[in-house]
Amino acid sequence: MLELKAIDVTYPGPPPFTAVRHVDLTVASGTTVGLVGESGSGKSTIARAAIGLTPVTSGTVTLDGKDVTNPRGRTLRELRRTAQLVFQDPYASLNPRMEIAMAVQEAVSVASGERIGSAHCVRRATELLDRTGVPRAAMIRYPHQLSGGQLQRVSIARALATEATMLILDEVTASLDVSVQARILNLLRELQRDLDISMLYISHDLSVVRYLTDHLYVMRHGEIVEEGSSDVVFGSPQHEYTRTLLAAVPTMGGNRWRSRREHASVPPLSEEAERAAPVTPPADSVEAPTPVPRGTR
Ligand SMILES: Nc1ncnc2c1ncn2[C@@H]1O[C@H](COP(=O)(O)OP(=O)(O)OP(=O)(O)O)[C@@H](O)[C@H]1O
Repeated sequence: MLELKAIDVTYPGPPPFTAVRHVDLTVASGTTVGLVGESGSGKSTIARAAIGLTPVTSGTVTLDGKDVTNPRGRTLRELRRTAQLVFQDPYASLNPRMEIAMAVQEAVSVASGERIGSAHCVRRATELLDRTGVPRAAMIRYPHQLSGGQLQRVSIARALATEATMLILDEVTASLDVSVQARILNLLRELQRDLDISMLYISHDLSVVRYLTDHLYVMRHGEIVEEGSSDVVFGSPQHEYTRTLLAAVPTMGGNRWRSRREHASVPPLSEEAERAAPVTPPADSVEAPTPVPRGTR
């Protein structure tokens, strides 16, 4: 369980700027919690504060009961294992000169202490890439040779390499087209169900958050303005700002994604169903790997 209690984050500046004010936020074990708000409202600051990347000015952050406020040394290493942050731009977090399989082996190696190329690292990296749906052929390619969706799968595989029990996903589908988003969201739901991991899903896209989350926090100008079960917040938003955000959700003849509860008995979309869906872009734009340039390997 991740618990943020009364946290403030002030960036030193100059001039100092308080990006997050008195935020309480809880991600209970095995649940997916959404954090939404407009650009600049403080969502990424919370994501970084939750894993100790950005120090809090006041308040406490606990993970599985351990105080990780401004962590150091061993606590920081443990925290990095338990909680992983996945960003919007997967390319930025991958070494452009390292093959995909090696990039995942590297994460396995850091977590396990085994060397890259060892039987353990090879086996575990392959397992993770298979589990996250990265085609075998892509494993021996370099980051620039993969599509955005495939790269995001690789980032998720690397995050799982540490046996993390908490994933913080910051706008991970924001730059993907709709059908690829659908597949990544389905993957996240499967992982959550199969591995029982907790997730904090950060997005400005309410329709996506609705599809994925049990509980929702709405943020504005550094403060939480509304919180509740996702169904309740979507069904009867109390705060004027939440109503404004909801009114801005594109409907495309109905909400793009059904809510998590409505979806409980619905199996993930098959590739065929995704292709048949009205929002599917033309076949040639569907998560196809970028062709390997001649002579690259
Ligand atoms: N290192 C920093 N130093 C000073 N100010 C910062 C720093 N990082 C973020 N900010 C400011 O803090 C505020 C919150 O930023 P943050 O990135 O947390 O918002 P966000 O809701 O994630 O926005 P977006 O969706 O655009 O990423 C913004 O006004 C931003 O300019």
